[in-house]
Amino acid sequence: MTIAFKVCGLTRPQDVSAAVQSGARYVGFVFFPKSPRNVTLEQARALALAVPSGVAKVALTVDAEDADLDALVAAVPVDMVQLHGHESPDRVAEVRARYGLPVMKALGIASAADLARIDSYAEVADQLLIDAKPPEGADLPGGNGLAFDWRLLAGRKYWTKPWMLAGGLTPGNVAEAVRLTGARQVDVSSGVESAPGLKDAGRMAAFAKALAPSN
Ligand SMILES: O=C(O)c1ccccc1NCC(=O)[C@H](O)[C@H](O)COP(=O)(O)O
Repeated sequence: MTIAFKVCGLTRPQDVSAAVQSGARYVGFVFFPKSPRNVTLEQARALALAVPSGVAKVALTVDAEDADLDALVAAVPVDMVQLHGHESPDRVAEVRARYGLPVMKALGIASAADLARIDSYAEVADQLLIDAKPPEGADLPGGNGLAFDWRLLAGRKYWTKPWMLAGGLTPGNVAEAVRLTGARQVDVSSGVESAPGLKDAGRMAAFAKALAPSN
């Protein structure tokens, strides 16, 4: 079975090119000023224009206002919006309707109790991103390189929408994460970086190799 993957937090043209070369089906751009992976609209536009068709360009935002999303969508040719803050199901539906773009809602998991709210998002989002919950007081709501206990997903009935597994995935652990959770899509950021915001071509290739069916 082929496992699709997304490389999130790309900031440089050479990283976009290496991500595409490694076989990424999605590339993510972070619009969150506090992040070391933050890109301006101008940077993101240039990066997005270099992405070939067939690879989805995902705009990651955190509790963004309409005005910011309006500017983003007008400037950057994106294929999907990832909502990575505290957006409610109603807000997910609103963003989806306003821009006519598919929306992926990120949901942080730390314990079994966190799984309960996912169903209400599955009703309104196009995809779900099941990520580790950020630690208390963390500067970033995602991209912290932390995994959650994948056994929480083992053997469970999944949601009605496609979903991606995220959080602390690396070339060394992604095969085990997929085996335990049954994920068919995964998302990675820190685990393929040489430093925050700088992707590493070798690590992206190793990540793809770890997901290859023959591996
Ligand atoms: O990556 C960031 O800097 C970031 C900032 C604000 C919100 C979310 C952010 N990243 C979220 C992602 O999509 C990551 O790929 C996902 O959380 C997994 O990250 P990692 O554990 O570093 O692989």
